[in-house]
Amino acid sequence: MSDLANSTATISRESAITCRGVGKVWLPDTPRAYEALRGIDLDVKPGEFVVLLGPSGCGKSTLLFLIAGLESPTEGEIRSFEKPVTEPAPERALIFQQAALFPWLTVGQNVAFGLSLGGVPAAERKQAARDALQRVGLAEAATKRPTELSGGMRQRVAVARALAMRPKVLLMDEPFAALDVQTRAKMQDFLLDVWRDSTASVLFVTHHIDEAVALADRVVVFTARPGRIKTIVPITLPRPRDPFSPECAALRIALTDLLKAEVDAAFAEQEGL
Ligand SMILES: Nc1ncnc2c1ncn2[C@@H]1O[C@H](COP(=O)(O)OP(=O)(O)OP(=O)(O)O)[C@@H](O)[C@H]1O
Repeated sequence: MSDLANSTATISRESAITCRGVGKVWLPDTPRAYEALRGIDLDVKPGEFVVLLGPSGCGKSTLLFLIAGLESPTEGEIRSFEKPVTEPAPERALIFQQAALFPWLTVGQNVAFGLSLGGVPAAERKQAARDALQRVGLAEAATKRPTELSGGMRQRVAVARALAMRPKVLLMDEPFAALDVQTRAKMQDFLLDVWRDSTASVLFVTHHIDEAVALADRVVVFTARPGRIKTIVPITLPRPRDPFSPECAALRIALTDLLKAEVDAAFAEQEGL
């Protein structure tokens, strides 16, 4: 593990998310027990943009689920702003690859849905939904149904739904993976704008090295399963980043080298299953 990764092992009072010795075994104490994650130490600062990069099956989504509070670690501890994470909370919003909107509700109702679960009064919900849709540039779409929108627009609605909850941490699991290359690039710019206007931290899972270089303050590179932190690469280039610049090219090469051995190991294991 790099010095940078090691340096995160001390408790920081500033952390939006703190993981200490986090491990996850799926189906423990059964013949199908499966160790997905081991010994994860990670601090995410308020307002920081952290990308999780690693081979398929190394436990990136598992880590997001644990941080979201949808699953519990089998080892270690996760804290959010010093409080142990024991269940989902509006301050930690999860956004998936597929927008998972309710087709029978309008866009505005979808965005307001989470607030209704929280008991927010109707007028306040409507206003919060309007504000959130404005922020993602879809104010005009409030009365449409999700089926009337493109894939990129649906993902913006999913982001608006998360923003309406005023999260302190946005957990994004390959949110743009299903989109075409041009739409993905637009969505990355859009996300950076939204993130700049909020004070939220972002944890963003991707397979795409170019996406990591475009977005991250730090890239957390995982090993093959069981996922451990191999190294953490800080990116200090100002945004927007020119993907054709020598600096971005050098980062892509470095990250490709770091990932290569892990991807080979993951493939070898999957072939042996
Ligand atoms: N609910 C579950 N029950 C049992 N095993 C699971 C469960 N969820 C994930 N796993 C296993 O844990 C391992 C890690 O999965 P995870 O989805 O976290 O990896 P990932 O790095 O996000 O993969 P990918 O990049 O392919 O999406 C996989 O082998 C997967 O089969």
